[in-house]
Amino acid sequence: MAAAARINCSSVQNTLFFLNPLHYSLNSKATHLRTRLHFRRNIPSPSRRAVFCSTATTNDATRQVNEAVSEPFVLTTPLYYVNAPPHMGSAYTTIAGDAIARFQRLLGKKVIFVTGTDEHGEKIAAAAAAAGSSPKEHCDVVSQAYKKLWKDLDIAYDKFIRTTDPKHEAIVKEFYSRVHASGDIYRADYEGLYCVNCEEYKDEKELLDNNCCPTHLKPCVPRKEDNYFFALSKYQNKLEETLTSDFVKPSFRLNEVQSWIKSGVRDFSISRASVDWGIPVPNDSKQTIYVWFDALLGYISALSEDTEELNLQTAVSSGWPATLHLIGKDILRFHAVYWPAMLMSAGLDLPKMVFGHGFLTKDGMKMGKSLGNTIEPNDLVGKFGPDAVRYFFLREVEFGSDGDYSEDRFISIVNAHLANTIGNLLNRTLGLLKKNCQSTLVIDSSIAAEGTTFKDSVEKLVEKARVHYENLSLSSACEAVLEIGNAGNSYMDERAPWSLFKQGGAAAEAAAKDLVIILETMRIIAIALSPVSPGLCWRIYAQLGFSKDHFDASTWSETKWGGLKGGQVMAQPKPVFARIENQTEAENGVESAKKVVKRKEKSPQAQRTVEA
Ligand SMILES: Nc1ncnc2c1ncn2[C@@H]1O[C@H](COP(=O)(O)OP(=O)(O)OP(=O)(O)O)[C@@H](O)[C@H]1O
Repeated sequence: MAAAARINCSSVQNTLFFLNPLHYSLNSKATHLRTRLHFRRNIPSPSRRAVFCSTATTNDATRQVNEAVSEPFVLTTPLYYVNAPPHMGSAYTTIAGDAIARFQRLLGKKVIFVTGTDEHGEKIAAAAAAAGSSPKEHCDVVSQAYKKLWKDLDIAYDKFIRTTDPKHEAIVKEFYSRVHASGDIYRADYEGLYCVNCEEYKDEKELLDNNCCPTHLKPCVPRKEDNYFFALSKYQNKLEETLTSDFVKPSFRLNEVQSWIKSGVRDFSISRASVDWGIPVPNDSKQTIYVWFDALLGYISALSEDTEELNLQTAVSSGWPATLHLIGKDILRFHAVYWPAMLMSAGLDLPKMVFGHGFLTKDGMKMGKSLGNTIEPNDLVGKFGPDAVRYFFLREVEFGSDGDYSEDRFISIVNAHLANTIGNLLNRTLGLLKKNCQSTLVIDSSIAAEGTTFKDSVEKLVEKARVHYENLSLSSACEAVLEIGNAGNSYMDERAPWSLFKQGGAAAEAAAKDLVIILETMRIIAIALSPVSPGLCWRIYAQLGFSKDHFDASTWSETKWGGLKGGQVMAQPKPVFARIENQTEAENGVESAKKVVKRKEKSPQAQRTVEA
């Protein structure tokens, strides 16, 4: 390998990180991608009513897959490798998937949200041995840790597949036999450099010094094996035809995939002679099926119902093809190249879209289990709660790009957006309503807003949020909802209902209407933000006097203005999101309090801090 093509492992840590290098030949430098960071309801599907009519533009990323309302929206996260417990990176994909799933349920779609754990392979066997347990015991423990984290993060998945489930094994074997029958599996010797952490043979020219894997910064080891191969090269032309801008998102990742394919795809080995912890190859018990060939099939085996006859056909008829595979960009090649070719070989439909999001990074490097540079999600959830964690990562990291975590930034964002813009607006409005109207709405919100342009502005912002959700622009969707909150705060400040109440008579009547308008705005925010922070949104809904059943059955169509009716009794004001104090703020607390009092004397805006 030319020295110029080599990159020093340690210098890369602070400067660049790379996509997993390709197994087959490609121009690695041209395809390496580094996007700099700019910083930045467990509801069963059938309970939602199919009442939403999509008016999405032709650019909407999911429009084509939303057209047939009767088709389920099948969304998958990667099946996470149980070599170690989950970290914030694994949580990130799952939170994003959950927000998309919740949004689709709000639209009235039947959603099948699939997640799970990938449990076979050399790395798992090694991790189990290091922990002094059997592979199965190890997988049981780590898989459980994923389930627990998803519960703590309010992840409402529909299917959780473990690749050690017997039903999965049966489906993998049947699929393997189909591919074999298509003439796409042959036996050959293979010699190359293997990254155990990627569970993948590497092309030497993509490696760093000392044959280091650029993702895991550990040397790859020479391996020689007699393996079964999948004839990927047969699918070169079909892959070129298939991989369009509808299939791979964001669009810049499509370019990456297309350039891999144009550089020529090579057959890859789909069995291991040296790995015991795996599904045996049919008719050759000396080899196990390659962990990636096995794991990708989890997306199909997850769909099979326990009550059904167990085979590939019944699993496929339960929802395949997937509407959307949500993955990190590290595993794009497996999903956008290997997987479609495997499905073509088995005569099955391809998923409709693969979305490769960016990395959460720490000091510029991908956060990962193998590198051990992870943020512990359980700590974050324990400290700040699921709503804040979900909101921060979806709002702060543009979906598709990379993002770094900083606690100061976290606290400042969730305090400003969730505690102040949303929580404080609700709390002070309910406080005024309690003081002046016995916590009861005086009029329907539709009548209260007659003759104002405010309602139209809110409806426009809601529509903006919807389009962003449809396009998987989750950060922009959060931003549009926050704009509704900002509009509500401005309305409150301009109208100053607290002083209108003091004037009495017609002014007080107008103030009572203003409160209805703000509370209607809060109701709309609670639906529009519920895919992102469902717990917080339920607390808002509860404060508005609604039941949990009502909240759980709500649909996107209810973001239309006019849901609150005169006579509805609101709950007692109670903060829905507790402001997080960080150390610096605590130290400056006395000073800040003094400033707030001074501002109150000067500006009408300051009223909002103290009025409620
Ligand atoms: N730093 C990260 N940022 C965003 N997503 C991540 C990150 N790390 C993992 N993921 C998610 O998990 C998937 C990979 O799952 P895996 O179980 O292999 O985790 P990993 O921590 O990357 O493992 P390893 O470090 O051993 O390669 C990614 O495709 C992505 O969906």
